This record gives sequence, C-alpha cells and structure tokens, in this order.
Amino acid sequence: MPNPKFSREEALAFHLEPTPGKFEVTATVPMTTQRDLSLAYSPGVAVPCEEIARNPELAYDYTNKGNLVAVISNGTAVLGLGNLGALGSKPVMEGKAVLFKRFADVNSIDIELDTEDPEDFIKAVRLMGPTFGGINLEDIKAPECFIIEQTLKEQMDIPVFHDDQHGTAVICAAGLINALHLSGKKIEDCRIVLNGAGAAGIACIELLKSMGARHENCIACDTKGVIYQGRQDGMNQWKSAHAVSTELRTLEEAMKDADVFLGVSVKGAVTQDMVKSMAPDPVIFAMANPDPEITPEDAHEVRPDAIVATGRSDYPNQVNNVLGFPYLFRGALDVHARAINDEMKIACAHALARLAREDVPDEVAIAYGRKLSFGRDYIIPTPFDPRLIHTIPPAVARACMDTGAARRPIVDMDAYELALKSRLDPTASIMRSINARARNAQARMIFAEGDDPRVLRAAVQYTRTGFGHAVVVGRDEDVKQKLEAAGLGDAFDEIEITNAAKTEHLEEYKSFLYGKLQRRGFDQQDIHRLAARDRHVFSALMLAHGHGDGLVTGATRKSAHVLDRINHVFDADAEHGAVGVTTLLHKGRIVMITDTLVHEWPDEEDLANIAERAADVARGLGIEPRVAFVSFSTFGYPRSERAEKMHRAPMVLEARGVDFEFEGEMTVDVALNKAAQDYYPFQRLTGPANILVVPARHSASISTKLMQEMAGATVIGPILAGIDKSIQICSSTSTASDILNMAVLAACKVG
Ligand SMILES: NC(=O)C1=CN([C@@H]2O[C@H](COP(=O)(O)OP(=O)(O)OC[C@H]3O[C@@H](n4cnc5c(N)ncnc54)[C@H](OP(=O)(O)O)[C@@H]3O)[C@@H](O)[C@H]2O)C=CC1
Ligand SMILES: CC(=O)C(=O)O
Ligand SMILES: [Mg+2]
Repeated sequence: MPNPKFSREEALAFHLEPTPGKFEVTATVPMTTQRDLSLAYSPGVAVPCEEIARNPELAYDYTNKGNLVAVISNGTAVLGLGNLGALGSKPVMEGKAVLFKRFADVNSIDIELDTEDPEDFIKAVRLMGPTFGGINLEDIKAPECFIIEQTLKEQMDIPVFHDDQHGTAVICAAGLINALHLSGKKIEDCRIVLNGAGAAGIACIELLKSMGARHENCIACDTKGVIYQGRQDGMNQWKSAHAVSTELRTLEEAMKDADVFLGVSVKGAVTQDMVKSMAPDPVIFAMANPDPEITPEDAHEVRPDAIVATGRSDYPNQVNNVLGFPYLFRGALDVHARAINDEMKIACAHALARLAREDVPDEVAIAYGRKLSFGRDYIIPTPFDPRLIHTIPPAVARACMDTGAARRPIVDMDAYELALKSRLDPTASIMRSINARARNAQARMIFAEGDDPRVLRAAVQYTRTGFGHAVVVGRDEDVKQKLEAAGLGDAFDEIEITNAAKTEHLEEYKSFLYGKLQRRGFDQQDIHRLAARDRHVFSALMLAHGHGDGLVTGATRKSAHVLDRINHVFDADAEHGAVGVTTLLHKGRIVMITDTLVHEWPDEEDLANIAERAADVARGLGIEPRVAFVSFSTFGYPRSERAEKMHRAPMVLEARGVDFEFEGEMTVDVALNKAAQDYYPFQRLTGPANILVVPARHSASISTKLMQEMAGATVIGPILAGIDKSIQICSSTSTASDILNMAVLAACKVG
C-alpha cells in the first residue's frame, strides 16, 4: 500500500485553502425574502421557542439538536503528541467534526476549552447540553478524562462519550475478535500486554476483560514500566484496578511469550527484540498516532507470523476510532438516545468484526487497489467501506432500544437501513472510485505547463498520492525554483522534467508534425517552432508517440487556443467526433453538461453523437446515464425554430436504439427535478437527468460558469471525449486541485 507522502507545507496548505480550517456552516432554509427572515428569526421563531419550552422533546423536531454533536477537548493529550493546549488541538477537533459529517452525516462542531481543571471543564460542557444531541470528548489526558466523562454522564441526559477511551476500545475489540479467530486462540487463554495506561489503554483493557480476558493474564505498562501490585510511583485508582501480582518490571520482560500486544502509548515504544520474544502467531496492535509503537515492516521482519495493526490509514489493518464514533453516534442520535452504554459499544464491536468477515464489495477493492478478503492483512473493515453506514448504526440503535436508553425507538428497521444508505454524499463515493481507478491505472501523466506553480503542485500531488508518474514539461532550473518557492523542494527528484532541448525524440516529433501539417501551409521552420517551442504542441507530440499515457494542459491559456494547438497533432474536432463534457458537483449531485468544448452549433445528429459520447464518459465514471436535451421549451412548447433540433435529437437516438435513458426537449428544471417531471407522465426518464445536452457552446459555457460563480459548484472538465488519447484541458482559473482532478480523470481513461 502506498505511503501518503506529504511535506509540512502541503499539510499547512491543506488547512489554509480554500478557506482557513476544514468546514463552514450553511443554512438549510431559504433566507432570501422578508418573509423568510420573519419566519427564521423574529417574530416567527417565537413559536418553536414556546413549543420547546413547554415540551423539551420537541427540540429534536424544531432545532438541529438531534443531529448535532460537539467534539470537545482541552488539548491535554492531542493524538500521541502530548499537551498542545486547547487552541493547538483545534485542527484535530475540526478533523473529527468533518469525519462525523463525511462518514455518518452527523453535523458536528469543535469546541476547545481553555482549562486543565476538570471542574471547570465539567461545568462548561454541562451548561452547553441543551445545544447538542451528543457530546464527543476528545484528546483529554488521563486520569482527568475519567472523572470528566463519568461526571458528565451522570449529569447529562444525552450521550457523553470519550472517544479515545471507548471508541478506541470498541475498534480494538473488533480487531482482536478477528485476529484471535485467525490465530486460533481464545481471549481467555491469551497473555495480553498493554503499553500506555491512559485514556485509551484503560478503556481497551477493561473492555477486553469484560469480553473474557483474564485479569491475571493482562499486564499493563506505562512510562514507569509494569503496573504491579504495590507499585507507588505514578499510580492512580484506574491503574491500580489493573495492577497484577508479578515479578515482571519492564515492558521488555512483559513481552516475553505474550500473545497480544496493545500499544496506546507513543511512537517507537516497542523494539524488534521485544517482538521477537512474543509467543507464536502474536497479535500486535501498535495504535499510537500519528506514528505507531513499531512499524509493521519492523515487526514483520522479525516475526513474519505476526498479525499487525496500526492506527494509520497507509498500512493494512487500521485500528482507529474513526471506524466507531461516526456510527455509534449515528445510531444513538437516530433513537434520541440518553446515553451510549456498554451494550451499544459491544454491539458495535461485533458488527464491525462481522462485517470484516463478509465478502468485500468491488468498490472497496477498487478503492484499495487490491481485493480484500478476510485474513491477516484484513481483520477490520476499511474506513471507506460504504457498508459501514447501513450496518453499524442499526446494530447500535437496536442495542440502545433493547437496553431502554432510546427515547424514540425505530419502528421500521428495514426502512431505517434504507434511509441510512441515502445519507452519504454520492459525489464523495464517485470521486473516490475515480481516484481509485486512476491509482490502478498508474498512468504516466504529462503536465504541459511546468512553469506554472499550480501545475507543479498538481504534478507533485499526482505522484505523491500514488496515481502514477508525473512528467512535467519545463526547464529544470525554473521548475526547481518554483517547487522550492511552493515549499516542495524535495519533490524535484520525484517528478520527471522534460523539454524539447532534453528529448532525443525531437526529430521524430518534427517529421510526424510535418507529415500532418505540410498541406496546411506550415513549412519546416514553422514546424520547428511549434515542436520545439510550443509546450502544448510538444506535449501532444509526446502523447502521440507514447511518451506518456495522458496529457493535462490549458491552465495558462484559453481552452480554444489550447485545443487549436492540440489539433495540430490530433484530430480532436467536431468532424472526428470529439466532444467536451464538463462535470458539475454540487450539493451531493453530479450533473454533466455537454458539449462544452468542440461543437459550436451542433445539429440534431451531432447532438445525438454528443449524448452518446457523454453517456460513455458517465459510465466510465460509474454513473448510469440519464440524458436530457435541454432548451427553453418543454416537449414542443413554446414553439421556436431554435428549439427544433433539441426536439428532434431524441428521435435520432431512438432510431439508433441506444442503451441508455434519454428524453427531451425540456427546460433545465424539468430535467433536474423529479416533481417537475411528474407533470409529464409520458416522459421516459426514471429520475432527474445527470447529463444535460445543451443547444450550443455558448449555452454550455454560460451555464457551467454560472454554476461555478453563483452556486460555488465544483467544476471538473471539460473532459475531452470521443478521441482515443487521454487529453484534458483545464481552465486558466483552475486551482492546483482542479488540475489534479483533471489528471485523475485523464488517468481513469487510460485505466
Ligand atoms: N488508534 C486509535 O484509534 C487511537 C490511538 N490513540 C493513541 O494512543 C496514545 C495515547 O492516547 P491517550 O490514551 O489519549 O493519552 P493519555 O495521555 O491519556 O495516556 C498516555 C499513556 O501512555 C503512557 N506512555 C507515554 N509514553 C510511554 C512510553 N514511552 N512507554 C509506556 N507508556 C507510555 C502514559 O504513561 P504515564 O501514565 O506513565 O504518563 C499514559 O499512561 C496516543 O498515541 C494516541 O494517538 C488514542 C486514541 C485512539
Ligand atoms: C485516533 C485518535 O483519536 C487519537 O489518536 O487520539
Ligand atoms: Mg483522540
């Protein structure tokens, strides 16, 4: 599995752009008119206020409480980095908030409390109880975290859950159930060594004991070594509960003949010698973040028979609480839970363990670049497994209902599972599958404009994300300088830099170009100038000669100019069936608009061709096409000569007998809105269209740019379809991530 490699500068840029931080708040109600204002705010807002004051349960209906979780920290144990203070912990807490949203559609906000005094902390959190449906405590060090969580649980009537304790324990338990299943050991017979007796450690060992691990078989260690009965130094009541009567004093001694090692301490706490001394088929969960107690490579080098897990996403077996907290809260919120109790946690652990033993769907396999099947390198589901959202919360909700902690039980579980499936943003999974396909393709991508810092950043990200090899057209010195200015100096050796002066193929390119252009008025000198000095032409020549698998250009010049240059080498024009397809991502929807690049004023035959090419693109991205031919009229009304071709284009497709849905002509609102479609019961689309074929290039340009500027839609493309080479033309306003997206799409076509 590729290591995601990034520099400190990249990590900072990720947090700085497009706006500081990782999320923002958006309104879900209209806020346009005077009337909206009087309903959302005074005087209309008085009505729900009075209702809630009379019956607090109604807060779940009239406010966002029921789907809002606070991620609260004081920054005293930020990952394994130690006490970074409240403000220093904010990036992690914002991160947890976006994970809640991404994985379980739970709205979440981070709150950093500037205090190390448990009393103050408890008071602050208790007082904010009315706002939230649940409280996720995070990165608060032991032993204060135990007092804080316990007290808040007693004082509050919503779930209070310290993720580092119980989230970690649940995932660790799920992983261990499966690891022991594979090594053929029973938990009650295992010798377990825990390193780190803080928030995560104490909770992990407690949960494992409640699942059958024997007290005398479990040895806990901390910075002072083994926690033995009678030890005085660095003790507290939570550690004392796990002290054993033993002569062992160091982690090294404890590890000898241990079956299981659980690390929730710090980077590098375990040595190869310690691992070597473990029992046969040892299980090693090195869960410290961001760096584990021992790397899987080091552990496997001395013990190939070990089952190893870490907290990181770049190794197999990620035992990380991200697999738990989104789904535990999803299930709890959906039954308006009063608490997240032990039964709910154990239900979550078993559901996760079960899921890992099931057959893995292809989309997960594609995303990870290899077929996953239950075994030593796959003991726990991966965080991007789309089944998590509809399998884990129902298990949690059921346990909550069975233990009487649910305020509003779910009556129809099947309907609930179905509703959960539609909670995830479909654009996220489509983008993921596109990324995965690109990663599989491992394309050599040519980035034509190596003098542009955005292009350079995209090229570096392309290689570092593991998509393949980046070939940048530019001058070494210039590229080096620009990379250094972007804080990416160390990436210079990771990308290939080429130009006309460097290539041994220039003569070959020139004679190819002369062959194409000699009867179009270009002489030998023109050819030399184009091949050697125009990077769009040079890059296209590289592609034509197989010196790259795909090409991305257009960030520095207008797309019409770039297309013209590319057409010196290729036949990416209307006559040869080329089509531009632009993809818009907005509010969980994907809509493609076409032709955005090639045809100026297509006739009905062209329009039908365009629809077919766009349908191919959609299918290539894993989307089942539903095409609408759009106009300002719907099914012939109002009549206009200008709309005639849009009316006839569907008939052309019908005569061709194509195998995708299409309809038209229709206005955009009918195309995109199911309710509006219902006014035309005869129409054949089974849902809102996802491909809009527009009447002309100007309407394409106007609609895509309007969506980008007014609505803030993400625009990918135009994708150049209908030619056999993979070429993407970005726009001069493209950001580095837009350019990377284009490269990824180009790579998908290669794969
Ligand atoms: N993978 C996952 O999902 C999760 C991983 N973690 C990781 O677990 C670690 C601990 O987090 P958390 O429990 O919240 O932090 P705490 O501060 O509550 O606890 C840290 C514990 O680790 C012990 N420790 C520190 N250094 C060493 C060492 N060199 N050898 C042995 N013990 C040591 C401390 O010992 P002492 O008591 O003597 O000070 C303390 O008991 C972090 O690395 C964190 O990233 C946490 C949550 C989830
Ligand atoms: C994953 C997590 O919560 C931690 O490392 O603290
Ligand atoms: Mg944490």
